[in-house]
Amino acid sequence: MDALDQTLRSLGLDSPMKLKSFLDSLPSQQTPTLKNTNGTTAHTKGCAGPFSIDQVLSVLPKKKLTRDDFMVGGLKELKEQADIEASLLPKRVPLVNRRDLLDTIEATREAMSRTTPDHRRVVRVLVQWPQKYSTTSLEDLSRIHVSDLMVRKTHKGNYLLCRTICTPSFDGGIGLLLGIEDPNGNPAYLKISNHPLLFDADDKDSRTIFPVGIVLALREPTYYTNENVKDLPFIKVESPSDIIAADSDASTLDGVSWKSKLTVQSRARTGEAWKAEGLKDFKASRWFSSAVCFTNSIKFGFDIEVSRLNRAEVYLRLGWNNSALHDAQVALESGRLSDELKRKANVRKIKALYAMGRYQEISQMASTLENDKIFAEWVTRANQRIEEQNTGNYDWLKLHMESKKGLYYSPDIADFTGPVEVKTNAKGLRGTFVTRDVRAGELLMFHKPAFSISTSETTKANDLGFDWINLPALRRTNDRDLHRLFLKAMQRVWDDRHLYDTLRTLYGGETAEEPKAYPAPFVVSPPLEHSTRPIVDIDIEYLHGVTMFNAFGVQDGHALYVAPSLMNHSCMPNARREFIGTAIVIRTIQDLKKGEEVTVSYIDAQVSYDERRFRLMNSWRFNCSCGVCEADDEDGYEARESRRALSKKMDDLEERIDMTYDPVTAQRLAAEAKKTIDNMKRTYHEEHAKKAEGCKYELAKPLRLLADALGVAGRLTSDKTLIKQSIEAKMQSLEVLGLKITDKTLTGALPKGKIPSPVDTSRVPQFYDEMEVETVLEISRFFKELGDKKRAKRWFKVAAWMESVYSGGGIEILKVRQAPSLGLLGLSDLY
Ligand SMILES: C[S@@+](CC[C@H](N)C(=O)[O-])C[C@H]1O[C@@H](n2cnc3c(N)ncnc32)[C@H](O)[C@@H]1O
Repeated sequence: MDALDQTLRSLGLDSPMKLKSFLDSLPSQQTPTLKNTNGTTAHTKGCAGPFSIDQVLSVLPKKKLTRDDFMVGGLKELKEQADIEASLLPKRVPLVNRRDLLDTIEATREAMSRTTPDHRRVVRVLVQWPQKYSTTSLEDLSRIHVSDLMVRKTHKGNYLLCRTICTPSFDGGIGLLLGIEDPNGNPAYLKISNHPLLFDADDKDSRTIFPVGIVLALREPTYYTNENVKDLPFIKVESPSDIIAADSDASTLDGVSWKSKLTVQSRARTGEAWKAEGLKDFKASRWFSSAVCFTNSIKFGFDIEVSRLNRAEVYLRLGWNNSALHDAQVALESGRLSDELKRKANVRKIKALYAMGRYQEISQMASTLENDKIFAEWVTRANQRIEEQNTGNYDWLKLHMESKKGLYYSPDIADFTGPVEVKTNAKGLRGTFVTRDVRAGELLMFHKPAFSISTSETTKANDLGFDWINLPALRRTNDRDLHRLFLKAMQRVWDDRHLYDTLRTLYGGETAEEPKAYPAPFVVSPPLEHSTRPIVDIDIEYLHGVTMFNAFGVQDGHALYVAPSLMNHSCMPNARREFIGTAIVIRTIQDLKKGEEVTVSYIDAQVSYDERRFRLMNSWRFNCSCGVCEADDEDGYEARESRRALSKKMDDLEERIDMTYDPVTAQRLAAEAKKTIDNMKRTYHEEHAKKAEGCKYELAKPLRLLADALGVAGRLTSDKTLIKQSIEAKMQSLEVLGLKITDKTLTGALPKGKIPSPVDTSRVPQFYDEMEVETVLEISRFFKELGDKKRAKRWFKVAAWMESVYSGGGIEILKVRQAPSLGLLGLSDLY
């Protein structure tokens, strides 16, 4: 660490904050460079900010990086501080002054309301060490009072009964800040973090959810002192499932009398008024508080069926499908619905089942539904989904075309999982394996996200900037979108025990508990008893970890997928991920034998070894030991450094080659490129190709540039030799990405009749960005220009084969995805 500190300092990354801002600018989720069907590059976070990865790499120590190297940005200090805190004995502190507390909360609200979107509040979400959340039911806990609280203590076996004494404020320090009192009238601060209403709710929602006077039971509360203001102790609730809002008739309130006088501020006092408030919130897209209002109108017994149906609709918006289904079902079973309401209830029931992927149940409902166009449409859709689930057949062309229409496209598909299973590999690492021999291009998975967020989706007033620190996982990030994804996870598990159990099977970081066995047995969740109370006890630390280690960057957003998260990384992967809107497609890019592990690349593996290991350790805390990494490692640091310098030199040539229209300059640049490439080749040791199965990724781009320069010179002078040299360089650029070319001939007669492909079709090049298929198309074009139509056709077929391995489609998809190149290259007579 000292060596790292020193070297970074010499670069100007002299303060932890500067380095932190650099580290934060790196991708913290799986963001490979992806070419979307519309030709744009899917969300890839480069190194924004003042430092380039080159700068940092050039000063990183030559040793392999370890987790400790990433305890920067104050993380180490925070961890030390937390450890000291944890080692100190709990102590009693004076009670807080009620007037001071009310003033402080009011001042916080004031300060918060002054911030504008341009001046984002920085919210520090700090998961403390050690993490707490309660799993004991209220009935098994005994009541304590504020005067019993001791700081630095989690009050195991106890709950604190309290009520709020002022409206909550969003708090720059944590999330939500409330003032509470116990029945004796003793006040305390209550801080609530990680609450799903932080996702898209604002002050108005928070006042509905935590109105003044609402009685709360806080399970096994923890009392802290404030880091900065030592005499300001507060109860901190990390997991909102620890808060139980007590109904006024709850048994917890038996015999409770409140010493202080408090006017309970309720938005409404009658069922009718609650329903009206619910509708108002619904119209304003305030789903959470709208749900609370309808719950209250149901409790008051007002227009119960309609209130239930309204709540079902709100629950659908919140993704609380279990509870939406339950509400619709209960309303239907009441026998009191008019025909129109019955129709509405059935539509909501179908929508809930559909959102949960329970297509079979919709299909089974068909006979019970009256003849109605809408029902018929839903049943048809459900039957299509069942067909997809069973066969893995999709209309790929339609999907690719639709995904071009706009950002954040969510395809209407059923998830498909192909011939794979989850097992532990020989190194003891859990991963995904094929259950039979598969061919390159086979579909392994096509999945919608379990949940996702759109980056451009605007939040309401509570648009938090933040510094997200998870001490147990030793991770720190200021990626607000990742935090929003996490809050979305909170929102989704609120009502879905099966999703929660499933997320607990995913990897949550080294310091989190072991993941549970995958897959989690299916359980039907009970419905929410109250909208403010989740049906599961939420392990916040685990959910943080799952989000941090498994989130994917997708076009215009972030997403979390379940089965696709169980694949390990390799820099020479045998499968590839692609996104169609928010859905993920995983296909093999090589033939695989039954029992082989499926690997994907988490990063753009064409970058240098040192950059790869930096990114993998920074984001996922592991060192890759694939063949390419081993071979690159054995080349030695000096060789890799000179390779990196040479490849930079080639980058500098790129613009000049692109801008060249005269043959003499083009030939000169080609000679320069060739010399640099020869020098680069010398940086690989003899055994490299064997270990890395021919892969020398960093040579791919330089070889393409050389081919471009030769191609320009050849075409401008009609020099066939130069064109052939260009074809050779293009072929080599594919070979260093793993393609095996079996026929490299440039001239001569080809045998008559059906001739085999000039490439080994058990494996496509390792990566698919704009260039691989295009390079093959260019080879085809050059053969055509040389008058060799047979070879041109043959290589065109290679391009079509490659594209179908990558995308699962035939020539029609090639035409969509390679439209720009096909147009430019004039190859239309070949297909
Ligand atoms: C998205 S998970 C992959 C599945 C994971 N192995 C599991 O059991 O859930 C990512 C984590 O898997 C581990 N991992 C993935 N690829 C690895 C590799 N090539 N070598 C070592 N660990 C790897 C790392 O701990 C990483 O943070």
